[in-house]
Amino acid sequence: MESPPRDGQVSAEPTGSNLVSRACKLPDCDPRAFLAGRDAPRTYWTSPYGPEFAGGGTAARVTADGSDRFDAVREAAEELFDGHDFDGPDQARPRLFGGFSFHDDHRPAPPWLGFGAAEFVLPRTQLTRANGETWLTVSARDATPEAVEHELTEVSEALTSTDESATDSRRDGPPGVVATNSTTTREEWAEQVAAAVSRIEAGELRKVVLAQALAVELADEVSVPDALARLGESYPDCFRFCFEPTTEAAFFGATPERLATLRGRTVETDALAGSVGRGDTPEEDAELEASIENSEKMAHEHELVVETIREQLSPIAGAVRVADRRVRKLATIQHLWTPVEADLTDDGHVLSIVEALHPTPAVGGLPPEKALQTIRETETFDRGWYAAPVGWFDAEGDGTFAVGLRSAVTGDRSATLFAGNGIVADSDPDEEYEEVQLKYRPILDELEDD
Ligand SMILES: C=C(O[C@@H]1C=C(C(=O)O)C=C[C@H]1O)C(=O)O
Repeated sequence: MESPPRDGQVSAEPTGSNLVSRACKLPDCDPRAFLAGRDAPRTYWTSPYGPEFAGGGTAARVTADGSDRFDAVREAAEELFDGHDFDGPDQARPRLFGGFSFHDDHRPAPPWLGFGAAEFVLPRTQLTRANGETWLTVSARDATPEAVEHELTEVSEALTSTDESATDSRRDGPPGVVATNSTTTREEWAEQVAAAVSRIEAGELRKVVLAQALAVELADEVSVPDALARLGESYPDCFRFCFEPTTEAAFFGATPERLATLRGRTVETDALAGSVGRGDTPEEDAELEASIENSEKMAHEHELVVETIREQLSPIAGAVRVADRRVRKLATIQHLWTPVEADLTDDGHVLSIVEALHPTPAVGGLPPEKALQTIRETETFDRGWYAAPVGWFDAEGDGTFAVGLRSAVTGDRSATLFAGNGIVADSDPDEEYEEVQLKYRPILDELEDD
């Protein structure tokens, strides 16, 4: 049953469901080798707290655009999962993996070829590592249960054969950087920050997050599976992701910021704003930590995020629990961090929470509309999926989304990196510039030769 296309959006392939999924347990299988052995479309997702997924191929695809894109994806997914024939354990259930663009009127153009305003894939083969077990799930909409079971046996045999596991040991190093080209010079940045501060002083704005992009020419192509594996070693506390809808481009990164997890009726989210570097010695590191803990400017910038999240959740949640503010230390940067939890008053869908929260003032600003307008008028590049929701959800509407930061979109021998910082009334352009450069580090370190 095809649902009629609605204004400004396309509800793609899933129209009526004959989705069949089967799962089997595997001996441990390295997701890096699983990905390395496949062509696009490929998907990777892991949270520091829970399952790790790698996906190859497409059993179903859901896309949408326009301001109604969150609802459109949810409705198309409900249709897809309606009558879903799945035989396997809960942890191996198939999910839709993907994300949204930062702005809702996004159109895919280089470097964002293949990345629509909302783009999700239910992988043909999904590898799930959870609770010390590895599962393989095969899904199809064009095959009988017997054919899916047959494919499952074939893929699992190939994955456990010596040939495929032998690729485990072959790892590519960083591709090497030939040249970098920033969208924004230090002088241009100073002008942009000064203009934003004037708007804040005029009372039009309270905070805006301005970003830059860095185009990087590479000596070779990036092996994204290898880069993700290395990021896992340097940033074990981050959400790592890769979405590669076509061979044209892959968006990948290691972000510290959870946008929303929904499990049953419990929502978890993060307020993460306020940044400083790491020290070279424990003493210097402690000094830097104290500098953000005691800074009034950082506290203000951070509290705007906490208060907005509380307001955004209160219409749908009975209780919003805001934990004490703390400092989150990553390998190259430290942030002020306040974890937030809420209980929904009714059954909900993670996409509704994502829609309510995106963009938080950690990546947009306040008031939201004025901040978005300032971002559009100021930035000279396309944010694409940078700073936007990326993650997964399931048939029940449970799932996890993170904010697509510390990230790059890559294709051929090039990569475009993105990084931004919150601007408030007493922002110093030079300090803000340095913080932005720190936020390129996680990805730049994975691209540069040692
Ligand atoms: C915008 C970015 O980071 C966001 C902005 C922060 C800040 O202004 O201090 C801190 C963490 C993130 O919420 C980025 O990494 O590009």
